[in-house]
Amino acid sequence: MLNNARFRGEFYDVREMRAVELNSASLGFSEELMMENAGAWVAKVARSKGESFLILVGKGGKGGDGLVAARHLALMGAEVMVLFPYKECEIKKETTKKNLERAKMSGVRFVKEFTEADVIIDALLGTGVKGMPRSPAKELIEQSNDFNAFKIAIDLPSGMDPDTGECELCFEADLIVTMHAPKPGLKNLMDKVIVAEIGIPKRADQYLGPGDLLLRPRGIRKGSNGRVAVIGGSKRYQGAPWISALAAFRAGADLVYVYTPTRMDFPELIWRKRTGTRVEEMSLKEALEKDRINVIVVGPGLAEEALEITKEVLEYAKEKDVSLVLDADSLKVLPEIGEKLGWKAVLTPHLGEASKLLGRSLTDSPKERMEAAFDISDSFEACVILKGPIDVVACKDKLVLNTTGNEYMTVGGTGDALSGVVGALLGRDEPWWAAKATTYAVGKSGEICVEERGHASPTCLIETVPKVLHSVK
Ligand SMILES: NC(=O)C1=CN([C@@H]2O[C@H](COP(=O)(O)OP(=O)(O)OC[C@H]3O[C@@H](n4cnc5c(N)ncnc54)[C@H](OP(=O)(O)O)[C@@H]3O)[C@@H](O)[C@H]2O)[C@H](O)CC1
Ligand SMILES: [K+]
Repeated sequence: MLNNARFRGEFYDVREMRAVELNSASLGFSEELMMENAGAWVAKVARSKGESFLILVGKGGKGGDGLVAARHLALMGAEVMVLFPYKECEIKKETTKKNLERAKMSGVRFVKEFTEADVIIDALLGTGVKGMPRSPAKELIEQSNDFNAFKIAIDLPSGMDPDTGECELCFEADLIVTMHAPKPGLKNLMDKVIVAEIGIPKRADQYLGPGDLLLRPRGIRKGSNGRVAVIGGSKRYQGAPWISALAAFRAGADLVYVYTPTRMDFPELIWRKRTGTRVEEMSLKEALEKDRINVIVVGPGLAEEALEITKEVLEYAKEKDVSLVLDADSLKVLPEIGEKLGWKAVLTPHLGEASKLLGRSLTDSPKERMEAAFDISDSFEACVILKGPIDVVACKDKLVLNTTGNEYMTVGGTGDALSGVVGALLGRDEPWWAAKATTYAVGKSGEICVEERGHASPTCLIETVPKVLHSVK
């Protein structure tokens, strides 16, 4: 699995692409640099296809790529015409504006209507497209499709939905030069696709960064951001589920229930006294149903009751549309239950728990840890946060590493806080994004806590995570 896997998977949807762009920007790689590379690539590929070029330019980033390509093609001695059917003041992107000015200084001819050429380059609608092409892009796509020329699309054919490939009216490309990684919509067109490296550093793909905090916006209805139940605690370990629950609440869950034997006073949280698998006067399943729980965090501090409770939770999850976080003691009993989790769960093992999950010993070597994370994800059909000095997040064919955090986060309760945050984020997003954002944010919070207070206690993490989650929109 590890050998042929790409970090973050083979195809990048619009959100993943945006995450990687933001991560690059945070590493000092500007959009202007990427756009220059993108356009230069297109020009190089296009140059051999003809002597005259008509470039259809939109007002977004893809239009910018087209303008760079126009400039380079003109400098290479080709006859270049640009059709920009908008007003200059409609351009929102600074980099696209700059490249319009630069194209004007580079021997490019600006035309007012569709003009004959050997090659048509589509620089109209890219990953910023919303819905069916509207005028004037619509007419230009239609005219191109009726015209006999060699047709090149930048990034993806205009009109296509980048994530689904849906296409009522699309630019009919002979060749597609896609930026950095193919988009899911191109899956069935891969024989026409060239992937252009536009200068995004490997680190932006391989490691989590601020772009991985691009969660779905919060829902406006109460409950749409998660009704979380934390099931944990025992006579011996009373605090763990409360830390997890408080973390879930502060990370944005709408309602958080704690099903645990011992009460602690947190007015934000709702306590349900649990004795074994009984919750107040109900069975566990009845309680979950009654509280209309849609995310379950199970494991923290469960001790000897873990097997029975985890079994019941998994049974419940099979019947109902709930997301799961399995942590601590629930991870220890998972191999014995031997259940696949159907891609709606996040597992949060450290190395020791990972080794138990796989039934083999593991060392700290990065390669082995990446393999282990993939293997756990495969065998349990779940996303995995393998915690450690370098965390590994793996989910089906996707994997990414994380270096945020520090040695102060070895204190008790750190893992409980993390599982609670995952729970909260599962309330509003899919496991891959919940796992990525949590891993980055909890580590980053640890760094901020040590900087500001000299420690990274769970309480400090719980206070700081919301701020980090908020830092990117
Ligand atoms: N991936 C990278 O690292 C880089 C990619 N680049 C290129 O940039 C585009 C994405 O740029 P973006 O500005 O986000 O989006 P578009 O170029 O697709 O432009 C969107 C504009 O089109 C308008 N729009 C949206 N939907 C429609 C529609 N259905 N019909 C007509 N017009 C539409 C929209 O205008 P609004 O006023 O409606 O908001 C936008 O102005 C990416 O695909 C790459 O090609 C860069 O090179 C940087 C690096
Ligand atoms: K870490």
